[in-house]
Amino acid sequence: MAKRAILVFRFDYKANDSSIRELEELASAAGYEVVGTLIQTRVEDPKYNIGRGKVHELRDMVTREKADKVIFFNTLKPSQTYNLRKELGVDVIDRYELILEIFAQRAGSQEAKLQIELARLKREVSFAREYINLSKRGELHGFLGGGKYAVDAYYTYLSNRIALIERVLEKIRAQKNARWARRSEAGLYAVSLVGYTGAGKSTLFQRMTQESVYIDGKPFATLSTLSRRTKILGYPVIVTDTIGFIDSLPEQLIDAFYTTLGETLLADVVVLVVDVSEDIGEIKRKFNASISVLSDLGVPLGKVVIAANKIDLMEAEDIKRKAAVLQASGLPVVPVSAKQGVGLKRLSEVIVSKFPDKVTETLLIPSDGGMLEEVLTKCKVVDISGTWDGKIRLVVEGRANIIEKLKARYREQ
Ligand SMILES: Nc1nc2c(ncn2[C@@H]2O[C@H](COP(=O)(O)OP(=O)(O)OP(=O)(O)O)[C@@H](O)[C@H]2O)c(=O)[nH]1
Ligand SMILES: [Mg+2]
Repeated sequence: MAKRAILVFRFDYKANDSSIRELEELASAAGYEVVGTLIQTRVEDPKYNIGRGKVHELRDMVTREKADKVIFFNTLKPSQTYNLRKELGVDVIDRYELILEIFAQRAGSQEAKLQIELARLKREVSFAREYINLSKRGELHGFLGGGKYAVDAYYTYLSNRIALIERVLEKIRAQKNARWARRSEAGLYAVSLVGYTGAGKSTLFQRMTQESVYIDGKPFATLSTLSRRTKILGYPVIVTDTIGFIDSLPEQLIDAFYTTLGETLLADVVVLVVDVSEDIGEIKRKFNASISVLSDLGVPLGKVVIAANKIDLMEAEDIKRKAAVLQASGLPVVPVSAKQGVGLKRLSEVIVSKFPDKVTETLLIPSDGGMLEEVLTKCKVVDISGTWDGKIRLVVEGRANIIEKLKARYREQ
């Protein structure tokens, strides 16, 4: 049976509907049934985050609705969590921990599991720092037994464990990077699919690679990057599916997860998938959040193509209007339906038009010895014909450095 949760929002000025909707989606993605929502507009109360009067209201709601858990939209200090748990008699978590719960439920790869542990530990460290400060000021009020020495020992343990995990992750990433380098050595162009969670990246990835991947309607279906070889309009490419973006992701999570997006930097073309079936306000909010992640990662906007996805759910007029909104960013926009395979040819053309260092060359190769196969895996063959002396003449297109190497071996004499 689903656990029953109450959501709590404290806004400094005024309530924000999309924050409310997003926390609801996250809670249901983590498997909670939302049985109540409490909203307050006020400045932060140091002891409970929300005001004391609201805490009483919340306690009554917990009893009435038989809730198992209270989930705060706001980031809670450890002392606030402690005070709230004591006051409410049920578990209290915040948005950060909720996201970690989802990640933990979905982590398949060793890399994702380690990233989650790293994010947990980093948060624990910031808590341990607060404990240390409180204990120095003599304000611990018993919410961590054992006192200052225990906290110090714990802090040391955390630091060592973090260092260990970072080393292991470093190794895993070095292997991934080496694999990546080998592939680009082989002449493959790299295309990364990025975008807000739920935009349809994995669905598009599946379309482009014929590879079945985990897809569902809930946030963070994909947690670690996945790369596959395929061809786009004849060009050999490596396509990468990535973790979804989300608004105001806590810093420690960015550290732990967005490093997996590092490969995006190496990509030749970045396809930003946007769900345009939503209303314009949401489209803009998620688009801006995505652009800001890309610029944090250092991805040049010149590499970016927008795939305006889910047009199968929309009227023609609506598609035009929303495409125009995205076009205002100056980036190329291609309307698509990843689900139904609409618009993919146009998308492919725009992607290919952005491939750097593209050259065309004529090669003359012997018709035996498997050379044709090698050439086919490294570049696009535009034209093929035989010669009077039994060789094969190929007109090829591909990355300059690769073509140069092939040319040195198979130049038309
Ligand atoms: N109608 C419609 N639904 C789509 C389309 N593309 C994806 N979806 C649906 O949108 C939901 C999310 O799709 P995913 O491909 O998992 O999205 P994602 O961007 O990989 O999501 P994360 O991995 O969570 O970041 C699923 O329910 C898909 O079936 C589309 O073109 N049309
Ligand atoms: Mg996905």
